Amino acid sequence: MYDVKTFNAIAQSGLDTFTNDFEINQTDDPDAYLIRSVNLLEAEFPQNLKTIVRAGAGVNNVPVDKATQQGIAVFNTPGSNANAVKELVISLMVATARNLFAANNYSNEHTEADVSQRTEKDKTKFNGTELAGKRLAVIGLGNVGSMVANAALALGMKVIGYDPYLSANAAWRINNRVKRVDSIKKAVRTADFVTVHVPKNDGTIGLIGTKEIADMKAGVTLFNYSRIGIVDNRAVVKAIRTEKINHYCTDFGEPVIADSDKITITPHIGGSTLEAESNGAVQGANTVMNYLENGDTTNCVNLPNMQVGFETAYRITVIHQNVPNMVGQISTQLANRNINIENMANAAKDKVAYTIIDSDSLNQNNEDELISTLNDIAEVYRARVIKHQG
Ligand SMILES: NC(=O)c1ccc[n+]([C@@H]2O[C@H](COP(=O)([O-])OP(=O)(O)OC[C@H]3O[C@@H](n4cnc5c(N)ncnc54)[C@H](O)[C@@H]3O)[C@@H](O)[C@H]2O)c1
Ligand SMILES: O=C(O)[C@H](O)COP(=O)(O)O
Repeated sequence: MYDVKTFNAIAQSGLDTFTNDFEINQTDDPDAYLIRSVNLLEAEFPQNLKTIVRAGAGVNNVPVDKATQQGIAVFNTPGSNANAVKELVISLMVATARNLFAANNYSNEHTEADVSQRTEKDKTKFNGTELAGKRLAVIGLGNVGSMVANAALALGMKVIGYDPYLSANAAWRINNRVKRVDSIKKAVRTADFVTVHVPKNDGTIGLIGTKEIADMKAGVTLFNYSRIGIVDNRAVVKAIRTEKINHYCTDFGEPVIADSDKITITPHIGGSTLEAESNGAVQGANTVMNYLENGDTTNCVNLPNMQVGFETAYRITVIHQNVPNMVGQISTQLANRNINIENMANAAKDKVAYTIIDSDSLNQNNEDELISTLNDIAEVYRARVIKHQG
């Protein structure tokens, strides 16, 4: 039996996905965390914890390096909430272009019985613009950015994209009418709308600041539905004062941007739809089960992506440093115990490597001692044995 600890609201459909071999929130030393935005940056991890699965996209709330050092595989569920973010961003583009929030406030303030003459006169205050024919710059063309770009094209916009790290898979999803450029400056300089869809990391904090805003067209509308800090909010406030930015929409409030009718703040609801929460929870539950029961690392953030058919009675998985002679050291320990290897796979991602060894000749007597010896190898972060189900 494996124990999964949940944090935040995990959709019931995800919890229902777990088989009877999994229990939820039953111990203080779980095998897996299934989380959303809970901040684990200062957390101490229990000894038994083998995986942290983020139901959603951003893993900036997880100390990934620390998890790696403790042999904990970190996953997310890419794309599970991308459509929800796309719809929110597109709806806010329409809402800001058509002055919907101000128009709604006006109508709520003028509720007298015969308001029709007055509104016919005042409605010109809320004249808007259409999206068709306008230019949108999308910074980051991954799961969310590609969807926003494609939807904007469908609305008749001209779309310019910037993503220097775009994966081949992600590139396939982008409509070939999205014009790709090689700098933020080229992307934003003619754009009426700029939207940012990148992960938060050391390379993206302050990605859009004073300099990038200076490169934008006067009157631009800017969106940050990625994370707080990727857009420099102080620079935004200054640019709103000079009318360089016409409107700013973000999912991440903080005092410096509060109380401005030129700023729309939503309370981190980009992925908060029934559909997205269910997608993330179901995908997350399957990820937990696949890792704990098979050692699969699809969508793993800190280990190489490996899926190896599991046909033998036992599987040994080893997370270790990506240095020479690791496979040699590991297989020597098996040979010393006369354990035959039926199948073996090894791959690396940056400084971390993952080795999967399948065998039929492990048994209760040699299993614990072998795993303990493998865990004693200085470069090994975690070795574990998985018994074939059924
Ligand atoms: N507001 C919300 O509720 C919500 C919901 C989903 C995602 N997010 C945030 O949005 C981010 C993006 O989500 P996603 O699912 O599209 O992630 P993703 O990993 O699919 O795509 C991110 C893209 O950003 C690109 N990128 C990385 N650094 C870049 C840089 N310096 N300049 C330009 N592009 C860069 C990557 O190459 C990748 O293609 C997440 O990491 C998360 O922080 C927020
Ligand atoms: O990164 C994400 O997936 C989003 O920011 C959604 O976060 P949430 O799961 O806490 O709503």
